[in-house]
Amino acid sequence: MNSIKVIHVAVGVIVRQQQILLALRGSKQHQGGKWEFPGGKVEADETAQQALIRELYEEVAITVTQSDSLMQLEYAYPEKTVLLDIYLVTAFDGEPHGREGQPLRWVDIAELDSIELPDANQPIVQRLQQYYLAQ
Ligand SMILES: Nc1nc2c([nH]c(=O)n2[C@@H]2O[C@H](COP(=O)(O)OP(=O)(O)OP(=O)(O)O)[C@@H](O)[C@H]2O)c(=O)[nH]1
Ligand SMILES: [Mg+2]
Repeated sequence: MNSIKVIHVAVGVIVRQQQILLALRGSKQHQGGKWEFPGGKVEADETAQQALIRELYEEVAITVTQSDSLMQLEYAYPEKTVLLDIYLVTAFDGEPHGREGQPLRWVDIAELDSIELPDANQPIVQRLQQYYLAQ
């Protein structure tokens, strides 16, 4: 039944010099017009980390060389429930660009809480700001 299906999503928090890469979701997509961490749905034949690597290559043209699990988050939107498998990407090859025409931007971690992200993402921002700005 649709109502109980949870969509498993691999999400990459790409970090470089205290900044995070964000991509703008298309206005017609779910949570459209908001800035997301690049990523996408985990397919049936892959692990979340494999999906992460595939999606980041497809969406922003980078080859991930180091990624570590940061947190998992389940969030119920009115129309669907997502399980976000969030990875910290700390090393990659290539210079990111939006392969699907989507605008990209690098944002200071301290500024993340002032940007409109998907509703599910707030705990990720909290965690990142604690992790990086606490020192
Ligand atoms: N990529 C990404 N998806 C997120 C984030 N936060 C969040 O709630 N989601 C939700 O996760 C779901 C799946 O992500 P997606 O639309 O990127 O999936 P995908 O790349 O496989 O795209 P497609 O199947 O629409 O072509 C969407 O409903 C989206 O709203 C985020 O930070 N990044
Ligand atoms: Mg995607």
